[in-house]
Amino acid sequence: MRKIVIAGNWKMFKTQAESLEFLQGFMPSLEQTPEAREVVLCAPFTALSLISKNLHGSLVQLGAQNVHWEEQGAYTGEIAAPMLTEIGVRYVIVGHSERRQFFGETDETVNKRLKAAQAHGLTPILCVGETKQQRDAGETEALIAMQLEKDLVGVDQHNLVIAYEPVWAIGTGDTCEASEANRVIGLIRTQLSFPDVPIQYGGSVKPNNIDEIMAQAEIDGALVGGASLEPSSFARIVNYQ
Ligand SMILES: O=C[C@H](O)COP(=O)(O)O
Repeated sequence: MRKIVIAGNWKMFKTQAESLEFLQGFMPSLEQTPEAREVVLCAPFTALSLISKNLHGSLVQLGAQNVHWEEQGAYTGEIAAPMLTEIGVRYVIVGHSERRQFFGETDETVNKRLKAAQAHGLTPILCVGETKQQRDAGETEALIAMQLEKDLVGVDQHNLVIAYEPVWAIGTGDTCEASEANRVIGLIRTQLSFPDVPIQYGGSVKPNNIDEIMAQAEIDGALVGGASLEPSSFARIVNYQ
């Protein structure tokens, strides 16, 4: 059976004080969460250590939003895998469209980050997905196939989560139809050598659409941006029906 992974991606939001406030509101709601559901908080680097100390053995796993492929070195502004694992980080988002769009992330650097993460025991959440322009041009399937082909060279698919995030649905409220997300995720699965890789949907996941999204046969979780910032909203999502 495939694992269910619901991850919150806080992006560049929340100070340490705001992170603690979130935990106070959010943690009690986990009493209703089935143990088989993996809940991940991908917080900014500055909040990770503090969150780690305040998880108190809960089932919540800690995630980062980027990782460099070298163990150390002169790479100003980057973060190394041992720095993350030392403070209890288990997951790391790699290749988010915001990294690809604003910070020059390429499939080649994505591939290096994935392999480095795995080499240090981190589980990468690889993001793939098409822009509006690519979708309108009928290029969705080919684009995703190419991303997967390049990103996954030499990557161990037994320690991997994939997030299908149509770029046009991110932060726009313009959610991809659940059935369409299910179709694309099904196609992604056909390209994998290990079919049980959990594949999430991401892009305007909200309390009012999570039930329909998670009812789809191919969808194994969600990567949640805006709606993961507020405790009751993220609680509703992780406790989907
Ligand atoms: O990583 C999360 C995605 O970019 C989705 O963000 P969103 O839920 O705010 O649309």
